[in-house]
Amino acid sequence: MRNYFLAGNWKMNKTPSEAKSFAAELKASLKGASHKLMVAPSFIAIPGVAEELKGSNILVGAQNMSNAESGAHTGEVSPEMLKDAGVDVVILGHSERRAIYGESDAFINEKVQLALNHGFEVILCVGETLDEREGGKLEEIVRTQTVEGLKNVSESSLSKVTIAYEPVWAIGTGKTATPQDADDVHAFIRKVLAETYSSDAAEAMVIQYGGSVKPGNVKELMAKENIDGALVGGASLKVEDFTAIAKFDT
Ligand SMILES: O=C[C@H](O)COP(=O)(O)O
Repeated sequence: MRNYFLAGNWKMNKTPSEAKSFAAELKASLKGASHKLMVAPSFIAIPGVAEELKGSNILVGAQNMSNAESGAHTGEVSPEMLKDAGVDVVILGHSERRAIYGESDAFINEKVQLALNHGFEVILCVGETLDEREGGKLEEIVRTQTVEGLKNVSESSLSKVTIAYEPVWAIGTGKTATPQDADDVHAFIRKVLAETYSSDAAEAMVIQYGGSVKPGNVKELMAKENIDGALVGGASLKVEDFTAIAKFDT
């Protein structure tokens, strides 16, 4: 059986107490699930969620991380803080960070390297906007975000990296890329990885799809050869929906 990685990104939803009780419900309902699972609460909810999920089959993610080790960086959260709070995986380069907060590929790459140096797993998000897709720039954008995001990351560290392909126009809109469209882009990302590293590394890379994944479309998406998991936003906020996604049957 393929090893899928199904992750929930709660974005800026759920207070610390809501997140903690939600995690307790998820822990019970996801018991025995066979896929690799993760949830990413807001920074402030992480300690409570990590405490709740200790010893469970659900990893704890952070939605972002500082590019600096420590010091005068008002409002930022360092790798050591995340480690101490119980984080296993860090999501970096999410399109909302790129679009709203102006994060560049070089800046994201600093964070990727720092997170890997601190022993975290990384989910590196890449994806094109509708204008870029319609302007014929899909491949250029996805290639640049992948290659620049992984700059100076060695092939041996790649086993700690997951790529999440999230077409920006499909995020939170209810529009999903067709499974075939998504698979084509995933195959392209693998080609880029094979050119940059090796075909073995490209084959082994876990590539998640993100963008309006729901209980009703997860199976069809995951059936595709190059889709190895999902990064789920909206549908990860309800126990029944995320459980149906996380326990989908091939
Ligand atoms: O990180 C998750 C993605 O942005 C997808 O969000 P969505 O499932 O609400 O479309």
